[in-house]
Amino acid sequence: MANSRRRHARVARPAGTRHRAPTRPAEPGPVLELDVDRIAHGGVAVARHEGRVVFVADAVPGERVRVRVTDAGHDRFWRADTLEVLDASPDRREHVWAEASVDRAPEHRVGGAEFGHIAMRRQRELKGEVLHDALARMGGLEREVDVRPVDPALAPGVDPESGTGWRTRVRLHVGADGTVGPYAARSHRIVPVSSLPLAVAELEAIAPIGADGRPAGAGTGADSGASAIDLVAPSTGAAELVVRNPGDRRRDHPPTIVERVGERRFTLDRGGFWQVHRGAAATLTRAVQEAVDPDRFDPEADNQDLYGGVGLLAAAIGDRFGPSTRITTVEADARATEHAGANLADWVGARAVSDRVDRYLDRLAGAADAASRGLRGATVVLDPPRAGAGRAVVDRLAGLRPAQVVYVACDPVALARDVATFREHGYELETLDAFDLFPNTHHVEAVARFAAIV
Ligand SMILES: C[S@@+](CC[C@H](N)C(=O)[O-])C[C@H]1O[C@@H](n2cnc3c(N)ncnc32)[C@H](O)[C@@H]1O
Repeated sequence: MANSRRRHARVARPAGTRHRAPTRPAEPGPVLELDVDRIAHGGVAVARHEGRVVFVADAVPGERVRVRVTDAGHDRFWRADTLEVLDASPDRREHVWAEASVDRAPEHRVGGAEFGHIAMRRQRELKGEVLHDALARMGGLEREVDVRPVDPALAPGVDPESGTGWRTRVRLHVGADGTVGPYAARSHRIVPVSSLPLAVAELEAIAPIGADGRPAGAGTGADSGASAIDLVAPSTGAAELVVRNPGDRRRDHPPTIVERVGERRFTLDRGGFWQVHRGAAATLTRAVQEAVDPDRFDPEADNQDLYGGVGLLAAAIGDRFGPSTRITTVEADARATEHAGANLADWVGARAVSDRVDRYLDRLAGAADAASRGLRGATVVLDPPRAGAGRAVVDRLAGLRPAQVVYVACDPVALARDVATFREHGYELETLDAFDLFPNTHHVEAVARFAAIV
């Protein structure tokens, strides 16, 4: 290890040019020098100190770093911030967002770009390692996972080399003193910024940030009691800036936008859910189409798109298997369901239902009788929020015995936990693909296929 560290230091930067951060004032935790050996879920690296695990922010596996402990409140692990990189990994690079760099004091580092100091290839390897470890630990499976970059043809304007220019949604927070910016890492402290490198160019252009990080642009709401500013860049139409006030109520008819994926158009509320990376919707459309096993697909079965949003993945299935395919898209948000119904209206076999997935599956189970096939023979697309589907949903779904489930997951640990539950029900993980839909962050998107083997 000592040799490899020395080699890293030589390759990474000339002698005497260490990354330095100003010492953090009045922090309670001790300062330690640690060797970091691997990455953990959540984008932090893992080191050990006197037998205890220390989760270290802003380090790269293989490095020796000086850290300050920020949270010593747990018996089994501590948390720490990197203050100085003593022996740099060859995978360390200049941070893509200067305001998130280890050169700044930890409390002034902006959040949301916790891998921005790591070479792109290595970021993807680390995400693959996290998926592999989660599946091994919680899912009982050994799988090597190759995390793929977004195909540049699906994401015009995004820079694949630096992993910048991809975010089509950004929330900036507004402080009581008018400060505008993202939150600092792991906190609700607002950090003024002079750039938003992860955002698409249209959003950087309208963002109310000044060259000195102070609010810029009249009428942004930064001086009028606003609590947040949302920046939205749909794939059709102009980018928009939306000021949020603390008392804002949800409107009956909020403004809508139109997103385009290939030849298809999807209308949704301007503040509604849509995949954030410029190329994500097209990437997932293709990935879901490829993940479905055509030999197990029955267009007449009661196919499902659960957690369907405005119908993106139901459309992916319809476009692959034809407009007479039957599919029901199920979504808890009534407005999104309304849009899904309209977005899929040209397709006779599609319907949109507004319900919670667990309740909907209970109703299906209740209705299944000798005259109904239930979900037998069906293909189910499952795209839950970050927490995953969870046992309650997987138990119900597997009990209805669909032929195959294509699971779109944005959290490796939630996926691994649900893998274990599917396996208890006799469903095996057949295929697993992963995509770097969140470059320069620790997040990764996976698309898995399960099929009933017993
Ligand atoms: C990750 S998004 C996926 C949306 C859609 N598949 C897409 O790719 O655009 C998850 C969706 O699940 C919805 N949702 C969250 N909890 C739900 C629940 N318990 N039942 C049904 N839908 C839910 C959210 O409103 C959101 O639209």
